[in-house]
Amino acid sequence: MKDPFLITKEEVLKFLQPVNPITHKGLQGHAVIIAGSYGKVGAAVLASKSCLKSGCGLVTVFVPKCGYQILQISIPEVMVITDENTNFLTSIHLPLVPQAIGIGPGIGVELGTQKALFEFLRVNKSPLVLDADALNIMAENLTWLELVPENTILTPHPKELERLIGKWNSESEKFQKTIAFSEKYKVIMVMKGAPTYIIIKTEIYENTTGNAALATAGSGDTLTGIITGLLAQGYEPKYAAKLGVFLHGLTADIALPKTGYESFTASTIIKYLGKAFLSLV
Ligand SMILES: NC(=O)C1=CN([C@@H]2O[C@H](COP(=O)(O)OP(=O)(O)OC[C@H]3O[C@@H](n4cnc5c(N)ncnc54)[C@H](OP(=O)(O)O)[C@@H]3O)[C@@H](O)[C@H]2O)[C@@H](O)CC1
Ligand SMILES: Nc1ncnc2c1ncn2[C@@H]1O[C@H](COP(=O)(O)OP(=O)(O)O)[C@@H](O)[C@H]1O
Ligand SMILES: [Mg+2]
Repeated sequence: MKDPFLITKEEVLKFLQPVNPITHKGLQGHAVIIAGSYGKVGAAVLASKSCLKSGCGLVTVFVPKCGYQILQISIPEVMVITDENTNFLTSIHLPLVPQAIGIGPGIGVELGTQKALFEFLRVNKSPLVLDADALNIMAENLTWLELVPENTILTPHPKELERLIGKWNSESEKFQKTIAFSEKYKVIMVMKGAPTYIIIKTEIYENTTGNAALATAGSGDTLTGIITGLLAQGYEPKYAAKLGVFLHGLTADIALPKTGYESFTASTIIKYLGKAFLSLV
């Protein structure tokens, strides 16, 4: 296994995009977050809020009907489109072509949702982030990965990774299998953990930010939102993935002295995103 490249502040500053003073929301990218099901609408809230707070100009969330009021009340800045079904997604139709889409947090694995995911992948051309239940569904249908745009970003935690690539007997075998997966399907693998690694074909990148405060419900949902927001702003997928994991971890490093490990939640990640961006410039 090759030595990993470290994702450091110095590294991300090489590709961090400056803010254009005469930009407007239409130029800042329109992202769509497809997330949530009954009891897991919170995943859609966390992902779409962090997407917006990563600098994206417009964010639309696609949720089952049960998520409508929750989203509109908890994040007025986000636009909401609902599925025809009440509790889980069954038919994903978007009245726009966004600059990036993040799909999966909290969507569940109902048969109707599986079919909706397949139909969505068949028609979608926008840059994509696949997380959580989108990965769990794809793990049972690996040929669907042939439908996704090249350099689609997958963000599995260790269990989701195992569902995708199968069991491993050693760390080095885990990397070998993930590299082979990235090469075969031409996708970027964000192997979440402590630390998080990003695999782009044979290249391995190791993140240098983050701590155990991130071991909290919804932490990954916010990462999906951040990476999707960066993609929508025009970052190439490899840079969106690297900057996303770096900023996500940085929120925990900055917040830790104020919150401690215990009271840090996924909402704290969102709260500290601004400070993480500011610490880069
Ligand atoms: N507020 C909301 O709406 C929220 C909604 N959410 C949504 O819920 C859905 C289910 O997601 P999920 O990840 O909880 O379930 P699942 O895929 O079965 O994985 C769990 C198992 O994986 C393992 N594991 C995980 N991390 C690991 C690690 N670092 N290192 C090692 N192992 C690790 C661990 O396995 P164990 O060690 O117990 O064998 C654990 O039991 C999904 O759609 C998500 O978006 C959540 O985001 C929460 C907030
Ligand atoms: N001990 C830890 N140190 C650093 N990062 C961690 C640690 N535990 C979890 N994380 C990070 O938190 C996130 C958890 O994602 P995930 O398991 O998908 O959460 P959820 O599905 O609840 O949103 C990942 O980005 C992971 O790297
Ligand atoms: Mg997750």
